[in-house]
Order: sequence, then structure tokens, then C-alpha cells
Amino acid sequence: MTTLAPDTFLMCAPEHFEVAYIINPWMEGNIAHGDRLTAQGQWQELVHALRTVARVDCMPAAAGVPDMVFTANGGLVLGDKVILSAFKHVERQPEEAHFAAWFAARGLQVLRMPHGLHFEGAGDALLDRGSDLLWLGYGHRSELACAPVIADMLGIEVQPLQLVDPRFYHLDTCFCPLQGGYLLYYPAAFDVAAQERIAARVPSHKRFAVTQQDALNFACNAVNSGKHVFLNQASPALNAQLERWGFSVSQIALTEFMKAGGAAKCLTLKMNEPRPAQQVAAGNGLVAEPSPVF
Ligand SMILES: NC(=O)NCCC[C@H](N)C(=O)O
Repeated sequence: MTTLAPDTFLMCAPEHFEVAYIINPWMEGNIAHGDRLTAQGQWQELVHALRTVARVDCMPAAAGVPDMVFTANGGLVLGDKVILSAFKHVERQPEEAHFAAWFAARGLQVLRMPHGLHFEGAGDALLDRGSDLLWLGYGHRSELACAPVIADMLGIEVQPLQLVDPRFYHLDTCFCPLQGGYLLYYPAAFDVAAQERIAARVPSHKRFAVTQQDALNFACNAVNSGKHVFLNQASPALNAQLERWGFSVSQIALTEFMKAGGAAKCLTLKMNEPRPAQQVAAGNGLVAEPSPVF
């Protein structure tokens, strides 16, 4: 019998976390309104919960980059490659060097977007859990032009989804693929074409449209490891749906991080993402030729 290695998540302690600038609507009115001690306690709770089922690695925190706690935004890992983020906002750009150093020291091949193309890593690029497919959110942070570049670099089909509500500025704030090909999402965060694209790829019995209230509680910003889901808060209806699909749900209050626009998923970067099972044949312009074996 083979035993699967546990998932590994990269996190960064909130030693320097604060709302120091405004780059999304959640941060408005929150400058100097955070409580770092509470943030540290909430972050520890998440680490503790994740460690019951997965491995958590921590990168050193650094002064001057208060949003670096949101490691999901450091890059997109697939196999032993990582596409480093190229942040849209100047406030977050100094994080790039920290993430690049961490990834390189872990033996990952660090790939970079062409100059001038913004890309915010696993905040906007999420693997489908039912097929060899990467979903890319664009419109606020990452750009549509990243899609063919990622497809080419990683040899995976990329489906772009346009985000239209500034409160849901990263894909992982409103879209959460779950093991087994399930999906939680908040449809109103997407344009009509994106909603149709999602419906075409994910069968209706595997999709659950969360309410606005759940979306605003960051329910889609969930960490999934096996049959476990970790999130800030979920309504009884959402909990029941996840349980029907066979997931156990842990709710961990992450209200301090919501003041900066993030919650559970944003605070983690999954490091053990498999490379695509097969390189997808070229054909629709968003699909790469096979990339070299690494
Ligand atoms: N949604 C995420 O993946 N991360 C949260 C990032 C919050 C940060 N204040 C930002 O606006 O970039």
C-alpha cells in the first residue's frame, strides 16, 4: 500500500502585518485599525488547524512588506517550477525578491513573466481539481495576456475568467476548486462569459454558488487538503453542502486579515502542486506545446 505524502503549505508569520496602504476596498478605513496580537493569534490557530492534516513551512517575515503574510500571492507552483508574481501595485513589488529567494533556496526553478505583465500567483491562478486545467482570474490584478504565457511555460490549459467586482479582486476570493472536481464560487463576481465558461466545464452537481453573505465572509477563500476544508466562516447551508460532498469543515476566525482583504487561502501557498498529468495538445491558442521534462 502506498501512503500519499501530506500537502505542504507555505506561510509567513504576521510579525510585520498591518494595513499600511489601500490597494483594495477591504483596506479602506482600516489603516492603523488592526490589532497585531489578535492577528498573530488567528494566524496561529490556522497553522495549528492545518498541521492536523498537512505540513506547514514558514518563510521569514520582513519589515516593510506587511502583505507578505498572503503567501498565495508569491507565485504559482506547479511541479518543480514556480512562476514568480509580478505585482500590480508598487506597495507589494518588494515582496517579489523575498519570494524569489525562498523558492530558489527550495530548489524550484523560478520563472518570470515578461516585463510589464502583472501576475499575482496563486491569488489569481487556481488549478481545477477535476481536470488538467488552470483557471486564471483577470481584470483587477493579473492580466488576460498572462494566459498564453502560463500555458506555454507550464504546459497546461489555461481558462481565463474576467472578474468584475472590486471586492473580489483576486480569483481566490470568489472561486475555490475542491478535491474531486467540486467548486465553490460566487457567480456575481464574474462577467457573463466567465460564468458560462465555468458552467461548461464544471457539472452542475459539482458546483455550488455561495450567497453574497458567504462570499463577503470569505467562504470561497478556503484551504482544501484532501477531504478537509479550512475557512473563516460558512453559513449552515454552505456547511451542509460541503458535508454532503464528504468534506469536514473547520471555521477559523481570520477577521484581522479580512481588514487587508484576505483570509485562509490567501495566507497559504500550496507547494506540492503536481505538474499536469499529460501535456495538453496544442489547439486553442491558450494551450501550450509540451514543455521539456524537468
Ligand atoms: N486574495 C489573496 O490572495 N490575497 C490577499 C491580498 C491582500 C492584499 N492587501 C492585497 O490587496 O494584495
